[in-house]
Amino acid sequence: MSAGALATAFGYELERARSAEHLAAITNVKVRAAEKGLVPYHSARESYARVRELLDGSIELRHLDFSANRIEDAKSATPWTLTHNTPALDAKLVAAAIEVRRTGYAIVDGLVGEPMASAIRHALANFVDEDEDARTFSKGELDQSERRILGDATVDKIRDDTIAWLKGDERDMVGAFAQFLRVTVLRPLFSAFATTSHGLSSAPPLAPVDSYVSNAMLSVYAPGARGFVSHVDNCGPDIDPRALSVVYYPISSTPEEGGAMVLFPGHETKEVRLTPTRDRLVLFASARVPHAVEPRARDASRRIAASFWFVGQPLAVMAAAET
Ligand SMILES: O=C(O)CCC(=O)C(=O)O
Ligand SMILES: [Fe+2]
Repeated sequence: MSAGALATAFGYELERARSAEHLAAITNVKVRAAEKGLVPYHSARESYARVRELLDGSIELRHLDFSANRIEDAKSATPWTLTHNTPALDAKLVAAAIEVRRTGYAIVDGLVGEPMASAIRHALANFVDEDEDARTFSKGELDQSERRILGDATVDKIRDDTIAWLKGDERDMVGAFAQFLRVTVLRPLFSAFATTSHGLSSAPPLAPVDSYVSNAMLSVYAPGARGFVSHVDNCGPDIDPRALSVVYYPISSTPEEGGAMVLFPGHETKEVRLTPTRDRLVLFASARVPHAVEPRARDASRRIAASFWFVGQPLAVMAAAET
């Protein structure tokens, strides 16, 4: 049974609980299942919080301690702790949202910090080792719709990665990492973009956490890969709801290894070259910032990145409005 189906089954049971004891018991089993990676952590956390409020101390629930301080090494980092919002993480993301509003893009270094970053790097690298040749990975494709290519339009429209879509129920830390991108990263961004929004519409620019059905994309560029031609992620407001692109890099590269992502936040006037850097998150307005991946050197290691797209209204950017 998939994690999603199991979470639905728990929801069904919780709705029909006949007594407070029953409610507590189901909640405890659901939390246990989440700790084992069987149901999405965020779903278990939400029901835990709601049930605890309902019971109001009348029955003790399983004791939970999300304290990030207790994670001392990569081994003690669990999927459950990865998907926990901390004030430090939220502060970095709120600052990034303000920066995206100002310039169109933002860079967050040391996103989750050690040892969590190690745990993610190991999990993603193992996943790629085991599954890169399997059916989960396929060749990345350019969108069918016309992309706004910068520079010489006669240059080959290249995209040379292999990709896997992460659903959130993959074993180990991989599924939790997808949930982390989709839910934990969105929570502070959602409020930050809603409060920094000065548009005419009163609707928050990003869709809320529970509206995401799309998945995180894991992409791998092999040594010698030719990169990804400059493009804009959002192919047009009528057909593409993507508002904010986020890319996480689990592994660092040297500049000589190639594979930098180049952002063009001012289109032809500004170029930002970003070498993949461990535990770095790059965020940019999907409809406004063209970007490319440069070719990877033949003697380089493979390049791994994970992308997620938050949907919503096209984000207004102060700097872009001036150009
Ligand atoms: O991997 C990266 O750095 C960016 C990838 C990208 O632009 C995309 O997949 O749309
Ligand atoms: Fe892109």
